[in-house]
Amino acid sequence: MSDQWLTIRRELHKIPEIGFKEFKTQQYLLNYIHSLPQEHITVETWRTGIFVFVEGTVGNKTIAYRTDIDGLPIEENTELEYASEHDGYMHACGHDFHMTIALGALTDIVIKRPKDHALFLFQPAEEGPGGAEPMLQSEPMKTYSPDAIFALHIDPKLPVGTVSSKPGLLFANTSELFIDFRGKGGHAAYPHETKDMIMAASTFNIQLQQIVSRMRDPLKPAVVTLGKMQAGTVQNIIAEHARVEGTIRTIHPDSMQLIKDGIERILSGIETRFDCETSVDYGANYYMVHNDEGLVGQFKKSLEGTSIHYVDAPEAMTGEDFGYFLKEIPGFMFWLGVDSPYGLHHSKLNPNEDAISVGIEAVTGTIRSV
Ligand SMILES: CC(=O)N[C@@H](CCC[C@H](N)C(=O)O)C(=O)O
Repeated sequence: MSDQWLTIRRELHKIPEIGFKEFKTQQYLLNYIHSLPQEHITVETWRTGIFVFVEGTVGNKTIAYRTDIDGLPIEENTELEYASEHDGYMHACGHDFHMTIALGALTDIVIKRPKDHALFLFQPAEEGPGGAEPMLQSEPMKTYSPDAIFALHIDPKLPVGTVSSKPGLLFANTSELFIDFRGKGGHAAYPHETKDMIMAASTFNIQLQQIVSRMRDPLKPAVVTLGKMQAGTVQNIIAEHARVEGTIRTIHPDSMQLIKDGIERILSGIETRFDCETSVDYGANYYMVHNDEGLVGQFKKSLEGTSIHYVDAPEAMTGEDFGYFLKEIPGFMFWLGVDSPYGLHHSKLNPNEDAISVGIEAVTGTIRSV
């Protein structure tokens, strides 16, 4: 693989930034995009994102390719020489790969223009609070109005050289979950005079998992995960505040509301039992990723005669705000094998860089053939 893409991937890897704060990342991408021949391209920024339109030689339709550009708030633990330079942040979901592949494909498309127009979307805030929905409503998107759209996501479990997708449902509906518990704290030796918010939040956490095991129809998949819990100030003070943060994943349309109703019923019981106040915020909600059957078929066909191996993907409870694009525009998402022993959102995620050229080939091939 060209050293150029390795360098770009590693430079991007060093500067992860969270949603709508991707200032250095946007500048890095713009510097590269401006170094390309400009005669047939139009570049527009949108918040911390970018649109790049490449005029096709005929231009009967417009094919869009989207990459996400944000990192995650997690301390990197890879010990790589090009590890994150931003303490507490890491490209732990592969968006550094996604961006490099987008730049590689853009370069190929600018140099050897296809007959149809191509639109590259560099989208902020995929991990939250969600850049796809507002980007979809933006003026440039309305102007370019693509006929089809696609995107990829790295998959640490798949070998390099393999891509994977499926028609129909690929990823779940999601909702974030933020809950605060507030009561009367006090001295550790006088629990009877206080309302212990660590006990309130812990009781909630145990009861929460009973929604999926006891209220949800077992034939309708759902996941509720708490990823963060914070409470208290010191070991001998009973905490007056606790906070939990998590995410809900569902497939069937009615399941999300059922789970949210269950959460609110549990919280009402917790308020009575612990004489406290609770407040719940559902943050960002993402629409499921539902792939167009015909376009997945064309994608598979575009890989025939290449060395890229296609396998059918199972549905996953992952979320992706790319689902909002697919709600309005026919398209699909696919997994790109990167063969890492550590998975997505892990502090040791270390995808195999040989997958970058596979990604570029799959993306350019799709733009030229869809
Ligand atoms: C591909 C991937 O890992 N996406 C994220 C999307 C997160 C959405 C939102 N912040 C939430 O947690 O609900 C994922 O965690 O699946």
